Amino acid sequence: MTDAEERAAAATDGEDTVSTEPGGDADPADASVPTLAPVADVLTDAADLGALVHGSAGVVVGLDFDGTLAPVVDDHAGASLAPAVRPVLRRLAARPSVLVAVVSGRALDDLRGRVGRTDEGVVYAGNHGLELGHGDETVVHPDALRRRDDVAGLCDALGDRLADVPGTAVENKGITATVHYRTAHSTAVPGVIDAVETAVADRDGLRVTAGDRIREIRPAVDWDKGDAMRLLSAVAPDDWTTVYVGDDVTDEDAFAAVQPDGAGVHVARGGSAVDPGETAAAHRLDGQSSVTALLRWIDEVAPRPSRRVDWSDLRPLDDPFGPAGR
Ligand SMILES: O=P(O)(O)OC[C@H]1O[C@H](O[C@H]2O[C@H](CO)[C@@H](O)[C@H](O)[C@H]2O)[C@H](O)[C@@H](O)[C@@H]1O
Repeated sequence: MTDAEERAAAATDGEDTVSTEPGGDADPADASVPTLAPVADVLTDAADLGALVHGSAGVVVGLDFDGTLAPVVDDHAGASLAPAVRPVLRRLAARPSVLVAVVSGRALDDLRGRVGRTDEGVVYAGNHGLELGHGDETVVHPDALRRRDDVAGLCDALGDRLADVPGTAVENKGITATVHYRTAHSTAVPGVIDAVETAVADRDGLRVTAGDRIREIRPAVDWDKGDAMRLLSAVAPDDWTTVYVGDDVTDEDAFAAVQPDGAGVHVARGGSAVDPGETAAAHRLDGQSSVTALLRWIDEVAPRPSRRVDWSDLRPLDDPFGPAGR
């Protein structure tokens, strides 16, 4: 979808319901929401989320990638941003009252490449927040960097070990790695998981975590998507709120981090590792195909800024991991 088509779609979506500019010159404490129609059928407790966003001076929007911005596919290398998402993401990122954060288990460079053109209003958190990027700047958790060679060695060893197991793949992400088994035969899966756990058990400073048809090898560093979201919420002005949208196990850390002051939105999916009934998120979206509607709605509901925020100066990102990372 082109930018022009996207603008037309957004206008059509909102024309029956939005009669005032959200925020505008109005008192930000006025939490009445102009419209629920675009998300009423796909999002639980939409009125609460709308009131939170509309009643704040601005919003940090944290977005997971796989299963949220991109549909899940069998081949991890083939995942791509849903076409309709790109223009609304760009529009949100250009809003002075919105900071977009793309937060993923993917490596930062991979993530940047898949999201496309970067903007001043977009922060990237790759490798579960161990790599942070804004503009041309990148900062990596120093303790994680120290494990890079160990991760590479494990990728080689597991690549050899699983070479004859159809449907498996080893994704080396630099400071972390993913072992995929989405298309492996179900009888092979326990052996794959055991191979990963056994290989990591022999190495200090690494740990195994679970995800959607994957096991991940991560440095034993106390830092996850929740820490990344806490950091970004702290960067924003005090009168802003934070919304985080995600579908997988690792997104639960981010939901816990942003709530209760902000809000989590769990994206439901059949076969997901997180059941909609089990998520910590306060809101549930009915599926990845509704993410575009959610983002368009946030764009409508988000306040017009009372002041401009200069994202070119995200000073806390100069030293995000602090002394603990030394
Ligand atoms: O935090 P995310 O952005 O959700 O990234 C988590 C992992 O995503 C990728 O794997 C997942 O998506 C693949 C493509 O749809 C799918 O084939 C796989 O089964 C999913 O687990 C990525 O390849 C991993 O490295 C990320 O950690």
